[in-house]
Amino acid sequence: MGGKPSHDRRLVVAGLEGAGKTTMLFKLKLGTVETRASGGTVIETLRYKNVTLVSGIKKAKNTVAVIYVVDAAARRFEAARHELQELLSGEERDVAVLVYANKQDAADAASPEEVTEFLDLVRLRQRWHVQASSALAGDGLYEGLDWISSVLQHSHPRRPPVHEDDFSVGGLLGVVFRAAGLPDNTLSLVSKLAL
Ligand SMILES: Nc1nc2c(ncn2[C@@H]2O[C@H](COP(=O)(O)OP(=O)(O)OP(=O)(O)O)[C@@H](O)[C@H]2O)c(=O)[nH]1
Ligand SMILES: [Mg+2]
Repeated sequence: MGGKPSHDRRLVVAGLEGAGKTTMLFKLKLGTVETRASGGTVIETLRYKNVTLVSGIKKAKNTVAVIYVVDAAARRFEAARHELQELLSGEERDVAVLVYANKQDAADAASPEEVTEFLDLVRLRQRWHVQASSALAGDGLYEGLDWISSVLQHSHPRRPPVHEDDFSVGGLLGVVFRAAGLPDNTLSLVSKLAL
């Protein structure tokens, strides 16, 4: 449906097959998830106003943040480490890297600390954060976005300051979107949709 506007801000959602990307996008309930095939891969986009979460692409170009979903129970950490390094290779020094240590509801899931170690995150040049999550249950997803929102706030100092009201689930998403360049009246709309 039409081309993307040039001010569109993307958050790339990546992770190995089965990590939980699709489950996460649908759980966020911000809008409609569009699915399309592109060169053998499935691209899913969750668009809200001019912010788009894109899953299924292999490069982090033109993104404000990378959301990297890890299946903490599958223990394919070596492959995940390589994929994340590849994704971040190039000049993407400014992107914020949020790692979801997903499937924490599974009995044998690695802890966020273990995921940090196995993915060798301390070697990244980018800012990173690990969030425990269960995309299936919806746990930890908004907490992760909270971290991204605070990073985007600091990298956009000319944006308006955060109000105390923003620290609700819907409000935090509003902060993400506002920091990503959305108009102010988006906040109430996002709050309604997210709750
Ligand atoms: N127990 C548990 N299962 C999960 C969780 N998140 C996703 N799953 C399951 O893991 C499987 C794969 O999830 P998807 O969301 O399809 O994974 P994906 O990253 O989109 O996978 P691809 O599209 O193949 O790359 C599904 O059976 C999900 O129900 C979670 O937090 N806990
Ligand atoms: Mg998927």
